[in-house]
Amino acid sequence: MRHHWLFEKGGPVEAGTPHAKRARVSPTHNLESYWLPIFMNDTAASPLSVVHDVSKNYRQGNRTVSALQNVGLTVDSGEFVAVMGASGSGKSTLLHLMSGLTRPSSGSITIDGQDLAGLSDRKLTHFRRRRIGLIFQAFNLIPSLDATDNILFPLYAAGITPSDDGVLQELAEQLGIADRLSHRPDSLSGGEQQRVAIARSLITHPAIVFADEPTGSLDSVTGQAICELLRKLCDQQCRTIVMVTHEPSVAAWADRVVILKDGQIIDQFATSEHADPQSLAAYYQQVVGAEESVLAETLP
Ligand SMILES: Nc1ncnc2c1ncn2[C@@H]1O[C@H](COP(=O)(O)OP(=O)(O)OP(=O)(O)O)[C@@H](O)[C@H]1O
Repeated sequence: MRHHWLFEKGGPVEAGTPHAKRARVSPTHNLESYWLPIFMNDTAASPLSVVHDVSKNYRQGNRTVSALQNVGLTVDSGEFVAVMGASGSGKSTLLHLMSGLTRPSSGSITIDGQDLAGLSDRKLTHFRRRRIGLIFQAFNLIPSLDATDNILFPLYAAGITPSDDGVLQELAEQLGIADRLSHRPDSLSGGEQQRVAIARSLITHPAIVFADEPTGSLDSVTGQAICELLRKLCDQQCRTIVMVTHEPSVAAWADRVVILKDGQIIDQFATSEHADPQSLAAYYQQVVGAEESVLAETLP
């Protein structure tokens, strides 16, 4: 289904724009040799994550907040999904549930064939560390560690001894940070810090990567570069990414947009249905009927 979306409009596209995502770039030799085994495992468009009838309630003092109600969502292997919605609509809650950081009040979540409810807290932590990559708005790097140790940190946390420096080096080259590996976060730009965080999210070869507002702390040019990078990870390495964002210009890089409102999915559509991010923004505005001025932010 995803490939159908990518190719249905065809035609030449401008490099470095969301619409360049439909121009599939051939993997470089190095990239191919490093990622091929993973790529081959993940090529089939099969469900990688299934959210079934999930609800989440929080206690706030003596009242209960219903953050999500009966949400269903399937993410295919190799798909890039953007989750949008107004503040408080439940985006982060959905991401936290899908990534096993919190548990649903009801319903089930499966990642890579594993029903998360069937795991004890200890086993869920173990599964999360090995099979799930996380990218945050604030990068969440450890200030006292250089980029190399920040990237390798999930391996240490999962009890895995890094065996091959070449893997780190190649990942760093693909992410454009090969010459920054000895630097600590405070001597890296915001975009470089996020690239280090992306490398960290990939170092365990996770089944799926969740990104919570990955461009939220970056200027728009750097943010678009990070989006382009995430797009390439899907196109060239068949990574599966679920990203929360407020910004239509960021969501436009995904294959599919899911819109949440008041804890429910009210719409989802292929980004290929929209000719450009402005059209996507206008549609989003129409669907959510939001007071927030998304159009004002996006339109020239
Ligand atoms: N830990 C918590 N305890 C109590 N209520 C919570 C908690 N986390 C979220 N909520 C509530 O659940 C609802 C959904 O919150 P959530 O953070 O998922 O929304 P969001 O769409 O990600 O918002 P934003 O874009 O502002 O981050 C909100 O009403 C929020 O106040």
